[in-house]
Amino acid sequence: MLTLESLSLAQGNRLVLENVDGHFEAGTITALVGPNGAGKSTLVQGIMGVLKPIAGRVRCEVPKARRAWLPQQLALDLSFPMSVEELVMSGCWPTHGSFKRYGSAEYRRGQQIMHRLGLQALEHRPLGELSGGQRQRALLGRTLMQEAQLLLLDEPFANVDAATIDILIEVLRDMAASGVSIIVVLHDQDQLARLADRVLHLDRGHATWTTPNAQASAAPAPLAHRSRTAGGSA
Ligand SMILES: Nc1ncnc2c1ncn2[C@@H]1O[C@H](COP(=O)(O)OP(=O)(O)OP(=O)(O)O)[C@@H](O)[C@H]1O
Repeated sequence: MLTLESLSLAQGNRLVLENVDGHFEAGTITALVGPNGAGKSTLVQGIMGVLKPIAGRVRCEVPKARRAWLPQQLALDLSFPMSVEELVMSGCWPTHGSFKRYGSAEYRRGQQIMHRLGLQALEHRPLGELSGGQRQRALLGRTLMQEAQLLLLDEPFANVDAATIDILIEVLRDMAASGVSIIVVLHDQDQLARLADRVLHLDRGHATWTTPNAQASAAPAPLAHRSRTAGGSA
């Protein structure tokens, strides 16, 4: 579904990742881990094609309309005047176009998705008035509407309450079970153990493939201390 071939990525003139190889199968959840500044967001940008490789390449079989990306919350500007329902329905845009009216089957699917994510009571609420966790649920709702086959999430559980994390993990596991390939940047060992099938560990420019169990025995504490300041990297 997605292959990285000797991929090297830079930010400005700083080499961030060198010679990364990997294969991401349909139906698997891969956690991207590593200390602050290791290049997790940089790799996500490289996979999504917003950052061009300085060497190697990203080969992706998933059409652009079926790739979805949830950037870090800090990188999101949700002041755009849009309701929860409008955001969820906008998941149709890549295949349907943004100007055509939605059909009744699409509206029904949107309603089912909002119900699944516990968003029904919030459907007319503007995005700017949502809490962090409500916003993450709405954004995940849009990717469900899009029927994404490849989903990248950058720290989706930051500032999200435990009940919402449970819902998000359940929905992500169901998406993987239906064949979606998911890549998720994580810092928390417990979330990693609950969610990931495989782990790509980034450190000092290099990438190592490992398993959630190996991570747990190597690092029982949180994987990295959160020390981000506003205006983060994604
Ligand atoms: N737009 C940018 N311009 C210049 N350097 C950047 C830019 N974005 C990131 N960097 C640098 O690239 C390196 C990798 O950053 P990146 O954000 O990918 O790390 P990360 O692993 O996602 O970190 P964190 O855990 O803090 O989110 C860091 O040294 C960072 O300072």
